[in-house]
Amino acid sequence: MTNHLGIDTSGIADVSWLKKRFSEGDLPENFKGKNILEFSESVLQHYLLEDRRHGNSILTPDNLRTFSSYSSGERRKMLLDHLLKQRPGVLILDEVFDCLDKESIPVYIQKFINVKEEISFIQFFRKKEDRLAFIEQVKYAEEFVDPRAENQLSKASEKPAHFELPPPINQITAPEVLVDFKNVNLHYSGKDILRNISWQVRKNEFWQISGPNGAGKSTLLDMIYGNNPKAYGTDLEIFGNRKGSGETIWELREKMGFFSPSMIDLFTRRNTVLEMLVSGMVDSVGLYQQPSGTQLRCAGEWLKILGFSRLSSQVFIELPETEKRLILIARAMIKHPPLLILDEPTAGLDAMGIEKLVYFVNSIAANSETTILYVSHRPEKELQPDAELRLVPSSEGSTGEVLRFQD
Ligand SMILES: Nc1ncnc2c1ncn2[C@@H]1O[C@H](COP(=O)(O)OP(=O)(O)OP(=O)(O)O)[C@@H](O)[C@H]1O
Repeated sequence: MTNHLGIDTSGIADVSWLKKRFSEGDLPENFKGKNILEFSESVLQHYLLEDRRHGNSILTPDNLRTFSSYSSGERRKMLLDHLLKQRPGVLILDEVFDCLDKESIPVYIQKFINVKEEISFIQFFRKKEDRLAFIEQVKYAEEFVDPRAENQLSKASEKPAHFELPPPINQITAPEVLVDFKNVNLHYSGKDILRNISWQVRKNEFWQISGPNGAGKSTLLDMIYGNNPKAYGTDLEIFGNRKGSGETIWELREKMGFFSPSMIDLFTRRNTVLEMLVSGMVDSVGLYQQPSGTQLRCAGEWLKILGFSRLSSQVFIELPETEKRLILIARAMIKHPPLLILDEPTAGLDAMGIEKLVYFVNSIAANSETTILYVSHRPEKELQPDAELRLVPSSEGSTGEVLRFQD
């Protein structure tokens, strides 16, 4: 009979030490001696890097497109299929359902069931409901701590204090209508992605953008925030100007804050938490400009409302995941931009992390004039958006349905 093991990591801020141990072959006794493959964000990043270096990847079926041009959910499914096909002795699954839409989850559960007699699964999960039902043996990450090693176990911190936002140092002006899509279509080499999207985003609104994997959520955000050349020929106005005319991408970004969990890996310098926050006001991570006393005070206030004053001089990249994300959202928000874009901000967090992050985002919506665009495909129970743009896929591209919620 094949062995399977679940590792419950809920409430533990950082279990990278245990994942590293397992992926290097230091497995529990009854899993030893088998060939191991791993499904995790870091393995995915490895394939993305290879793809960028060499312009192709063994994961792309036809070599017509780069691996990085696929959506985040599509990429995860391609990696999973590739690993399953190799029939390893042990397959480590690290937060396997992150970024998968609700239609894909049962499909992959069935794929795991089909091979469970051949492959031993070791599943790391933060949310109990994510555990694969056939995995009966479950251990807590705490049980693997080596008593000789220090600091392997840091608990995720407690719920933060109530969020009253510090005011902006300078007001940024913007017109009443921030984003205006008028019958926008977008396609990539013969494949229709967006179809007749008409969507108006006004000041002081809170939007959730939803839709299954590949529906076009990130594409839509990229048209607003990014330098996507496809956005230029369309009838899309940002802050009252047609995209591609008037303001440059950098001038537009002055008025926007952006956060996506994949940003975290881009920060490699050993900046302190305070420096990271200040850099949201001086537009430079390296802090080539000296921050003013007012800017330092403002950053200090943001740390205080997050309950993170004690973290001020700690190295940002060494913090637990939830803390990093809260700080980067505060950094995106510190200037009180008219528009704040959050792309799957809770992906990969445990229930406690999600609760904190959602609470922070709700506070930003309630206590500022900033409009929020929030992408996710898991329904976020506690999130309090005013409206939802639902992307509904079809062979001719996704159409947009607008739903407005009453208080
Ligand atoms: N350069 C490209 N060439 C062809 N297709 C592309 C390209 N870039 C993106 N796509 C496709 O556009 C579709 C929309 O991708 P997008 O990343 O916007 O989806 P998404 O809704 O954010 O998905 P997910 O929930 O998986 O993150 C996907 O099917 C993707 O493969």
